Amino acid sequence: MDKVTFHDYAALNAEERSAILRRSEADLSDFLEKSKPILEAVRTEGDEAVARFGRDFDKAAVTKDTIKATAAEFDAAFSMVDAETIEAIEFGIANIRKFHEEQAPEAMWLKEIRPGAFAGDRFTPIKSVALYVPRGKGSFPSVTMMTAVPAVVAGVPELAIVTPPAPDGSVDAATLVAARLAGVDTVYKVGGAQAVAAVAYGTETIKPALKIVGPGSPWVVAAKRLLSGVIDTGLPAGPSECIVFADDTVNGGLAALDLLIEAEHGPDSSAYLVTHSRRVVEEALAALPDHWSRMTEQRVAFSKTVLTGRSGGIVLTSSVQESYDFINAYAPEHLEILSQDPFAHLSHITEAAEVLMGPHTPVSIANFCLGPNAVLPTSRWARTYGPLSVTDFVKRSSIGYVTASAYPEFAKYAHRLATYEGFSSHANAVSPIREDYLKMASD
Ligand SMILES: NC(=O)c1ccc[n+]([C@@H]2O[C@H](COP(=O)([O-])OP(=O)(O)OC[C@H]3O[C@@H](n4cnc5c(N)ncnc54)[C@H](O)[C@@H]3O)[C@@H](O)[C@H]2O)c1
Ligand SMILES: N[C@H](CO)Cc1c[nH]c[nH+]1
Ligand SMILES: [Zn+2]
Repeated sequence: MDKVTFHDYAALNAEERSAILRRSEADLSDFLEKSKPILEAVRTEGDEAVARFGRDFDKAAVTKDTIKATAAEFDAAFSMVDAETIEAIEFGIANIRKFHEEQAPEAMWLKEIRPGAFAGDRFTPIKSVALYVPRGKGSFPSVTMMTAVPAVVAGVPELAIVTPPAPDGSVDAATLVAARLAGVDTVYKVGGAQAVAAVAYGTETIKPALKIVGPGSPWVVAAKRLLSGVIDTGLPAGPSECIVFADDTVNGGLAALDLLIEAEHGPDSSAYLVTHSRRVVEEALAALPDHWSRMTEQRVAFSKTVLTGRSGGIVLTSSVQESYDFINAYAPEHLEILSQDPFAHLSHITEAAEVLMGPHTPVSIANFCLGPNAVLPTSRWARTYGPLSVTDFVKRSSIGYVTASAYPEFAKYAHRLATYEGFSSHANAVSPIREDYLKMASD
């Protein structure tokens, strides 16, 4: 059997421990270098470059005139996707919408900070956002749902999906179905670095957007990084990753089953089983061949690359506390807590973008249809970013309102601080000069 990477955590030195934390995204230098001319070509040549890169990188029959999916293509998609898949998309959208409606902030709040002085926040939709839906090592109607639903709940008026075309020049049919059912009717057939450039700069066909969200391959991650001064690139979401944490109350075969979920995304994914139970490790190793025998050849190859390489495998700790410490240091995108009592572990884990509780909540359910967003920060960004949410599609303005009765006290203190900081106009604006003008207005 292929040798699954195994770490006896207590025996590792500091350097070996930090090597396990490393993700494939850590070194993007090659992608950054190769993306630069792609971005520049899209900026200067527009649609011409978009179509050319579609032919070069996606081997797709796309021309300048077919970059935008037509209404007829949307209609046709509904007859191409089977009824059960459409029903699953509807089920997912309903749950994702419910979750994000609950999450949406109040349009405005205003509180009396001092008698007669009010302050709060107002949230308004971002005017235009592009949604990146990957298509390379899979097609992703689920990413369409996860990006489109919160954007629609937030009320973004201009939404467009960018997604790589298939060799026949088509958009994945289920992606079109999910887009329309979620409320997005603009889809451009462009992927990779060129998609990020197209929505950052705009082309003859593609409208520029203020922000782009959505996960992608290192090409997408690299382009976002290079264009972060031109377009808001949102939370960093690269190759999928997961920790399956198991205590000694579950079967290791179940842990192995779930370990393969995110390990099968691609050779650049990361996936670890973390446990302090040697029994769980032995059961997991024994179960893997059986699980592999039920997977497609491509997914077996991807997951074997991950689990036998440097970004996946098994971490055996010496205690449950050591498992918590490793998980918090790793800061995974997805974390499963496989335990009969998952809530006993929850408070010990603070650095994970998504925590899925107990043996009935595998990553697959959350990836597709539970409700919380499955577009999540990768590469340890869970230490500062959260999942994609409605708040990614709105911006916040502060609102302040000082009444005449509250003004004198605020003016006194503002004047003092303005004087200290050396800003004479700031001070004048809250001096008796203002009161003279206010009197004139009311005379
Ligand atoms: N973090 C999340 O929330 C999340 C969710 C879903 C998927 N993902 C991840 O997103 C990624 C999707 O990757 P993917 O490859 O399937 O789709 P993708 O659409 O991100 O990348 C494919 C595109 O990359 C470009 N490309 C490929 N080879 C190229 C080359 N040699 N030169 C220039 N450009 C090239 C092409 O334009 C192609 O269309 C996976 O790593 C998956 O794990 C992450
Ligand atoms: N695992 C991805 C997020 O990291 C989401 C997804 C969609 N389809 C399959 N998986
Ligand atoms: Zn997944």
